[in-house]
Amino acid sequence: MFDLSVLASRLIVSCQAYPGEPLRDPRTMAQMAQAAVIGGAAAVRIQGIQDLEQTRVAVDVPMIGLWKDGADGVFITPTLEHALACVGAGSDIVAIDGTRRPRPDGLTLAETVSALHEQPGVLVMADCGSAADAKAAADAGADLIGTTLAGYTGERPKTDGPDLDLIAELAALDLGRPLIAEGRIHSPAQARACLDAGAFAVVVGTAITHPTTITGWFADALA
Ligand SMILES: CC(=O)N[C@H](C=O)[C@@H](O)[C@H](O)[C@H](O)COP(=O)(O)O
Repeated sequence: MFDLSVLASRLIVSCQAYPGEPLRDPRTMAQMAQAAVIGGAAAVRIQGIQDLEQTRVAVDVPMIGLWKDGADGVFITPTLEHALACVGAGSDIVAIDGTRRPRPDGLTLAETVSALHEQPGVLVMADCGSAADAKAAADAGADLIGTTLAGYTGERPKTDGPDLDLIAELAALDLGRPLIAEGRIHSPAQARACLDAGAFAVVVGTAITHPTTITGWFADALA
């Protein structure tokens, strides 16, 4: 198991392409991860088993793995089976849905986390949508708490940028686990603001690795 302190105050880059998109290719995402590491990413967050396998051999930094199945409800690594597949593909940390919603395999979050902890060296990141989720995920034994799903589960507003209020609230709760800011962090200043609000580390995806969206921002500004 790597020492989580290597991620303190650092940038984690999420490299994901969505179904049907031109960059959706495991080799392309592995190359994106390599490019992010050269730029200073301390870790990468990677979706899908093939992407994980190819990225594992391409970069040396810690890898947060997830497997999205669907796009509604509980879809981020929804079952223990999905999570174990992410472990098998080389994830150091497995990111799983960390909300209080029922999981499709009927396991509780605590049962899922403890089954994953039976795997040597594996850490679990709970992707949460609210402070109530984060508290429950800490109680369930998650090793890292992420704000990934804030604005996507109906419990928090979908802020334009990161949900800094939630980050500050979670930091004040002092859950005893690293707090990972994730979701709609679109500029270096916003990333810095997440650390200033109390986050331990910051995940940026779209603003670094999703050129179609970034292009749209520029195109819209010119329209
Ligand atoms: C809600 C959801 O499905 N989030 C996903 C989680 O892995 C990804 O689609 C996001 O890109 C990732 O969280 C990083 O966030 P952003 O791309 O906003 O920097």
